[in-house]
Order: sequence, then C-alpha cells, then structure tokens
Amino acid sequence: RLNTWESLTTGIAQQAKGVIAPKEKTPFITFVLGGPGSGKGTQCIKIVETFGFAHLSAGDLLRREIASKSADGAMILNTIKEGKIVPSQVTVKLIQKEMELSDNHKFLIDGFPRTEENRVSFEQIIGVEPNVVLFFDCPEEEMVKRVLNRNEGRVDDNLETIKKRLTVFQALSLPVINYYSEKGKLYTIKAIGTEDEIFEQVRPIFAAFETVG
Ligand SMILES: Nc1ncnc2c1ncn2[C@@H]1O[C@H](COP(=O)(O)OP(=O)(O)OP(=O)(O)O)[C@@H](O)[C@H]1O
Ligand SMILES: O=c1ccn([C@@H]2O[C@H](COP(=O)(O)O)[C@@H](O)[C@H]2O)c(=O)[nH]1
Ligand SMILES: [Mg+2]
Repeated sequence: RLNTWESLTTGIAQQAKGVIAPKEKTPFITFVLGGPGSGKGTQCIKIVETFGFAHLSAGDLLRREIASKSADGAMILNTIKEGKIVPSQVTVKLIQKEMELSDNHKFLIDGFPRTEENRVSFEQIIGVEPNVVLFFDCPEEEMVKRVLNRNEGRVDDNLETIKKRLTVFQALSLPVINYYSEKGKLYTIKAIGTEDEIFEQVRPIFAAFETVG
C-alpha cells in the first residue's frame, strides 16, 4: 500500500477526487514545536504571510473535530481537558486529510509531533520526514502568563491543565525535539521579546531555503 506522499505524487489520490494532475512538487514540511503558549500559532501566521505555507495546526484540527461532534469528539475533548495526547492515528489522519486536500506543497505542521510515537506514526503513514523543525524555546513562567491571558475560551487554558501540559511537554515532547536536534534539522528560536523580534529570528531560516530553491 502506498503512503500518502507516494499516492499524491503518482496522482492516485487526485484521480480518486476527480482531479487529474498529480502533485508535481516535492513537499516541504516544517514541524513547529514548543511548549503551550510559546507562540507557535502567532509565528505561523507570520510565516504564512511571508513565505506562503499552508498552516495545519494539529490542535485546531482536533478542536474542529470536537466542534463537529464527530465520533472521536468526546474522547478528544476529554484528552485535551486533561492536557494529554490524542492517539497518533487520530491526529495523523486529520493531518493527512488536510495535506491531501491542499494545493500547496509547503506545510507548517503546528503543535505536532508531540511524542516519539506521533513522530513515527507520521513517518509511516505520510511517508515523509520534515525538512525543518522549529523549536520555540520559552521560559515556563512566560508561557503560563501568556496562556492565562489568551482569552480564546479554550478548555485547557486554566492553571490546572497548563501544569499538566507543561509536564507532558517535558516528558514526551522534549525527546522529539532532541531527536531532530541530533538529525541536524532543529532550529531553536528564543521565544521571548515582541512578536516581530521573534519573527526576525524565524525569517532567515526560511529565506535560506527560498534561495536554495
Ligand atoms: N512574543 C509574544 N509576546 C507576548 N505575547 C505573545 C507573544 N507571542 C504570542 N503571544 C500571545 O501569547 C498567547 C499564546 O500564543 P500562541 O497561541 O501563538 O501560542 P501557542 O504556542 O500556539 O500555544 P498553544 O500550544 O497553547 O496552542 C496568545 O494570546 C498570543 O497572542
Ligand atoms: O498533535 C497533537 C496536538 C494537540 N493535542 C492536544 O490538543 C491540545 C492543544 O494543542 P495546541 O497545540 O496547544 O493547540 C494539547 O494539549 C493536546 O491535548 C494532541 O493530543 N496532539
Ligand atoms: Mg497554538
């Protein structure tokens, strides 16, 4: 069985949708990692504006499942309230669907992979590895302050859940960050200062890839 990218590039997924042309361009995948409130979503908006990526936030895809009252919705809601990680298969399927539907070949995958199991599952199902991994490195105190001030009505933006999310980040997500560091794919951003100051650390990373082609 072909993985997602093989079927996209051979045109099989497109033909199934009634679209004839296969995807011609090699995918360019960026994973955007960092603790809760480190500014991933905020910086992704700027990356999209400047470099024309498609932004896929794993958390937003999961929240959309809850809102649409899908079969997995209740399980996802409980998992998010607890600050735990949704089973890889569920999240990877949502990401896969968005990638298949997109006309873009440049993807920002925000807030995923959060565990080593997430990472392996993505590689197996999607069949590609990221080109770039961004890590927004932010002090815990600042992350807590930002999340508590966010005011978007998220069920996990309360002190109790934030503490759990920070523990999960340290225990399960840092190993993923270390993995990509060892592979030479990790770009660490000091995620303190104004949004614009932080973006000035991000910009040259993608600018360098633009000139390479
Ligand atoms: N540089 C910054 N300085 C101060 N506040 C910021 C900065 N960047 C983002 N924020 C604010 O902090 C909050 C969290 O930012 P954002 O939603 O981008 O974080 P996130 O990493 O996506 O968090 P989560 O993992 O919880 O989704 C938002 O209210 C955002 O407006
Ligand atoms: O890959 C993922 C991404 C997210 N979750 C769950 O959703 C919340 C919120 O995610 P944000 O990226 O902060 O919006 C997260 O705490 C997890 O509970 C997940 O399970 N897997
Ligand atoms: Mg976010």
